[in-house]
Amino acid sequence: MKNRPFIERMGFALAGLKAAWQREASFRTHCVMGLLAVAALALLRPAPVWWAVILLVVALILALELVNSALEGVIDHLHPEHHPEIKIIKDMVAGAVLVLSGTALLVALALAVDLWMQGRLF
Ligand SMILES: Nc1ncnc2c1ncn2[C@@H]1O[C@H](COP(=O)(O)OP(=O)(O)OP(=O)(O)O)[C@@H](O)[C@H]1O
Repeated sequence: MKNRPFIERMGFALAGLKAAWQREASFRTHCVMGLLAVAALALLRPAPVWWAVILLVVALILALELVNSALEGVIDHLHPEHHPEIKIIKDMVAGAVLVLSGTALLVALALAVDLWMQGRLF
């Protein structure tokens, strides 16, 4: 049924996060890496814009990981057998996660260079 109350929809979303945490090792890994990124921000204390950029990248990775897991879940439920087309689709979604993870590394590198140029790193 559509248009349920906000609090009920919030409950569904939190249940989705809980299920992803329980079922998906890669989601747990990305959560831990996100916490490490926040710890690094607290330690390095860069300008507020860096907090915004890095928190945005962390949130995007977690959100994409959730979409990846949901898509894989639907595919595996509807079509448990191997199929070359499913391989391509799953590989493409994995590629999307890889693109964003690579971007996260470049953002971290840009932050390190910025802090280094200010003499606040090493
Ligand atoms: N039904 C299938 N048909 C063909 N190839 C598949 C199928 N399921 C998985 N694969 C191949 O195996 C790879 C890994 O798929 P899998 O479903 O195990 O996801 P995963 O990358 O382990 O994801 P996660 O770790 O997030 O669960 C896919 O990228 C694809 O290449």
